[in-house]
Amino acid sequence: MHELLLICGEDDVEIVSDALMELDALAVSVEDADADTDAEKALFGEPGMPAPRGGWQRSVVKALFPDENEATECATLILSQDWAADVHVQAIQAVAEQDWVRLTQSQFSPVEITPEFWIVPSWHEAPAQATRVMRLDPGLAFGTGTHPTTRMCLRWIATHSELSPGWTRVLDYGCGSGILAIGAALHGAQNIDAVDIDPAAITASQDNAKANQVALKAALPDAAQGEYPLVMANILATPLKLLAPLLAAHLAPGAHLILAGILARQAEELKEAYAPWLKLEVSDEEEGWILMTAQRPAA
Ligand SMILES: C[S@@+](CC[C@H](N)C(=O)[O-])C[C@H]1O[C@@H](n2cnc3c(N)ncnc32)[C@H](O)[C@@H]1O
Repeated sequence: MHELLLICGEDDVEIVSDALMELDALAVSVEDADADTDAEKALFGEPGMPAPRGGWQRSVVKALFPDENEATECATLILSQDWAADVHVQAIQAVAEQDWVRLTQSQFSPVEITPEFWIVPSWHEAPAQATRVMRLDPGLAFGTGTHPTTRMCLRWIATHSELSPGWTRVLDYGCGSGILAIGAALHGAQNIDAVDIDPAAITASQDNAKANQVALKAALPDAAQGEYPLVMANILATPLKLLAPLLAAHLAPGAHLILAGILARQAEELKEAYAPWLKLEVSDEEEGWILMTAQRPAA
């Protein structure tokens, strides 16, 4: 693979990027051309706030091509455009496979769950205000913290951490990447069973737990045994309805049940499905998804 590096001003970034994609670049990314120099200026503002400006004063637009010829032809074509007077070629260079990975990684940013609790890819610095950090990289199994259903479950854990001394056993049913199990562990839960029907999820959960230096047992669903003070399942409404007797049977007296993967319009169906055991309530909502929770009465 070869990479074409073009330098351009803030006003040209968009047109250059679009042109590179039109000319069949495999990927296009934009970086600060003045990074690590005295001229470097921060682009990002406070977390959650819009960037103060749309682009850097001088950007380097990087485009990936299968070989050197294609990169060179593309550079010639771009420089011949009437709008490209201020665009310059910085380099055309071979890229190692590793750089391609880094390019993909740059698409994933830290995810805020609460102002103190963040999900941060391993290649990112944790935000300064984060006092609890889960290290998680996008992998084959679902659950990187970017989906509203996952975020709502994690937010519930983080905002109920005063209950964590009671989380002496936890069941994460449909664990995916293990994100909810690890989130519970980081908030003090112990003896965590993370189960999933997908073997890739079991491996991912084990790897992610190790990376976060927390203990959990990841296995197929049969490994869920007995009663738990906290049961979490972020699957989808239909399997959650079918699983109602099973999940209810795993609740210890006084236990909390946390369900996600449910659309706002499905709330009533879920309430009905769990009514023989529990009174489910909607306790959070994000982008049309709801979090439903219930507590089994103490014995
Ligand atoms: C939406 S993902 C959630 C992953 C993670 N818990 C999260 O919150 O991001 C649902 C996971 O449930 C698993 N799953 C689906 N049906 C299941 C079932 N009947 N029993 C156990 N796991 C199931 C899927 O393989 C998938 O990993």
